[in-house]
Amino acid sequence: MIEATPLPGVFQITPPRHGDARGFFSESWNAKTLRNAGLELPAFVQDNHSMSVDAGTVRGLHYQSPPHAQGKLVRCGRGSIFDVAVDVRKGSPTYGKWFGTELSYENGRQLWVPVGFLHGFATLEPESEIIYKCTDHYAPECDGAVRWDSVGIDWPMGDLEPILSEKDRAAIPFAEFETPFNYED
Ligand SMILES: Cc1cn([C@H]2C[C@H](O)[C@@H](COP(=O)(O)OP(=O)(O)O[C@H]3O[C@H](C)C(=O)[C@H](O)[C@H]3O)O2)c(=O)[nH]c1=O
Repeated sequence: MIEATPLPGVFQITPPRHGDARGFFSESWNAKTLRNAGLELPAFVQDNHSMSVDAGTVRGLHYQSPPHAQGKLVRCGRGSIFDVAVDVRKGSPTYGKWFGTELSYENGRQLWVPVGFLHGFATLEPESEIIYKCTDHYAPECDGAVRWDSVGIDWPMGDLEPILSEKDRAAIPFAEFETPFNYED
C-alpha cells in the first residue's frame, strides 16, 4: 500500500480496490488508513483536477513558494501519466534528485509530493486526467516553474512531441533556480 522512494519523504501509495461484477470500489484517500500504516499527511484544503487532450502534454515543473507552499497527493483518474517529484530543499542530501513513476487508471497508484519538491508530469495517453489533493490553496503570486527538461529527468516520451503551456515554455532552467525551501523546515 505505501512504498518509500529514493527521495526521503516522497511515497507511492496504492489503495486497495474492492472488485465485484460491477467493477471496483476504492477509498482513494483515508487519513486514518494512512496514519495506521505509518504515514501522517498534512491536512488537505484543495482538490485539483486537470485533463490533457494529447499524449505528450507536459505540465511542470511547478511549485508554490512559502507562505503558500503545497504538498500534493496525486492520482490518475483516466489514462496514464509519468509523474515526477524533484527535491529542491536547500541542504538536502538528495537536492536536485528526481523520482518518477507511472500513475494510471489501471494501476491506481498515487504519489505523495511534499512541500519542498517540484512537481510535474507528462501524459502517456490521450485524454489523461489527474486528480490531486493540495495542502494549501492556489496562490498565483507564489506560483513558480522550472523548465521540465533542465533537471535531467528521463521522461518516457518516446517520439512524442512535448506540448507545453506558455508559462512552462518560458520557465527558467534548473541551473538558474533559487529555491525558497530549506531542508530543515
Ligand atoms: C494550479 C491552479 C491553476 N488555476 C488556474 C490558472 C489558469 O487559469 C488555469 C491553468 O493553470 P496552470 O496552467 O498553472 O495549470 P497547470 O499547468 O496544470 O499547473 C499545475 O500543474 C502542476 C503539475 C502542478 O503540480 C500544479 O498544481 C499546477 O502548477 O487554472 C486555478 O484556478 N487554481 C489552481 O490551483
